[in-house]
Amino acid sequence: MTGQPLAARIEIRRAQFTVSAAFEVPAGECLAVLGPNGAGKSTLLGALAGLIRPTAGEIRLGGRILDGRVHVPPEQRRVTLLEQKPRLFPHLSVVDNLAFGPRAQGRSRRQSRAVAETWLSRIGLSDAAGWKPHRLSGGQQQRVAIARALAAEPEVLLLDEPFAALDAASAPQIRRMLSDELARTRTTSVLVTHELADAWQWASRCLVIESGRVVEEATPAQLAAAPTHPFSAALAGYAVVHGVWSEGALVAGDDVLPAVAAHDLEEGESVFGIVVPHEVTVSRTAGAVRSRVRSVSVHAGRVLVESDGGLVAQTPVGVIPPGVGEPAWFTPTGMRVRRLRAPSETSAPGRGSQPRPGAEVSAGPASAQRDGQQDR
Ligand SMILES: Nc1ncnc2c1ncn2[C@@H]1O[C@H](COP(=O)(O)OP(=O)(O)OP(=O)(O)O)[C@@H](O)[C@H]1O
Repeated sequence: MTGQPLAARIEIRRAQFTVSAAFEVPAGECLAVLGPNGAGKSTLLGALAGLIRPTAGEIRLGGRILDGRVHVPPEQRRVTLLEQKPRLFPHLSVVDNLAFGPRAQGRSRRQSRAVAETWLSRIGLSDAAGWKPHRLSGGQQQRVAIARALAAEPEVLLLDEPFAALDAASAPQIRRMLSDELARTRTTSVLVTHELADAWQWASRCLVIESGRVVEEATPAQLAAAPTHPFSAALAGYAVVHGVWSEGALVAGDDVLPAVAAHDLEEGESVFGIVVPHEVTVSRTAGAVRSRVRSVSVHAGRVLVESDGGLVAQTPVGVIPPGVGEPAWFTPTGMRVRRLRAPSETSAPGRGSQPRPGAEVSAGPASAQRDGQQDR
């Protein structure tokens, strides 16, 4: 089964909360949706699945309109939602769970059973065909849930943190299985995740959402190399410092941090700075920011020292770092600073114009606007 291109420009209004987003996912590719808790990620997936009706705008799948002038109900969309919990039908056997999708699509009982058995063998659970789901482990249940989702041959698979409830032992195997199957079936997918590493492994593009708005759209590599939003920067492992731009430095409270502006900034503007540990030095005697050591840790042979203010320094090999609770000076040497944009002036595609019911989805990917907007 080959997936279809998915395009959406929608607004979903809920009690005291509105999600608006516009994006396109080419056929067979994956879009990662990232954002803090409560940002609206699941709401967006719910709309794509047809469970929540958008208040305005349009969702298109291939040549079909799913929402806009019409509302296609969930069971007729060929869009499947896979959540953290497997949600298998408890009263059906494992093989009948897998046969459910093909059967619902009108395949004969025998054909559906054959599809189900092929999937069972693919996920290594042929011996459990007649079992009820409760006899399976959590990881096995999630494997069946993935197989059940794909056995229905969806044109789009929506993945809402599908690995979050898995234990460390079964997660890598299930990630690999899902990744292999999505590639094999060329299914278009949308993955909600909190991990940039997942986005990097799966997705060709990322949408970062905060408070119901798209604040950044980029490839995983762009997000890691040059994030334009504090949340994206934190996801990518940068220390993020908020402050104002003054006389060529980032001023955060009483601290004046040496920094380089990533684009033109005005005096007194609200900004955020990003820096990685190897661009921060720590000293007992002198530096830019006096703080206290919150934690000391070792990652891949590198000693990382975190300040109370959130700066993380990497100490040179052979140097004994200040201990936890001790005062120390932290100096960022490679801090890059960007303007802090209000949510209303973010790179959300379509900003400035509210989507109308039945409005056309724009032809060009929202990402085309990225380079022009990020350095305003
Ligand atoms: N059924 C509902 N009715 C009204 N508001 C809701 C409903 N469900 C969620 N919300 C609100 O919508 C907002 C977005 O919730 P949503 O679950 O989409 O966020 P999320 O980004 O998926 O969060 P998380 O990462 O915690 O799962 C929240 O403020 C939430 O309180």
